[in-house]
Amino acid sequence: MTAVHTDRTGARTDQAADVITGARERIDALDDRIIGLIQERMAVSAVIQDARVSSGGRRVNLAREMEVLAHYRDALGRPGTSLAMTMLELCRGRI
Ligand SMILES: C=C(O[C@@H]1C=C(C(=O)O)C=C[C@H]1O)C(=O)O
Repeated sequence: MTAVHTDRTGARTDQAADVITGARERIDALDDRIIGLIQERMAVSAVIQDARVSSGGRRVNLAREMEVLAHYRDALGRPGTSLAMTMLELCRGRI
């Protein structure tokens, strides 16, 4: 690869391109696992919501959602809150 060439990785050397390609494969595998875990979480959350609604309760429980948001914020900082809000929307729909 010449000094000015950039491929899909944006790297300027073959060595950097190899590092990036390998690391991207790991990221793709991690994303597959994360998506699988989110889908599993959605299914478990649905069990809880269905049980509550069937019992005459409400689908959403805001006190519990505050705990979930705090858990993510404590672990990941402020962006963790945004991530948790998106995940809650995936699990119980929009409110
Ligand atoms: C799963 C629940 O029901 C809803 C979904 C939640 C979730 O996906 O984490 C949290 C609170 C509720 O709004 C629960 O009450 O635990």
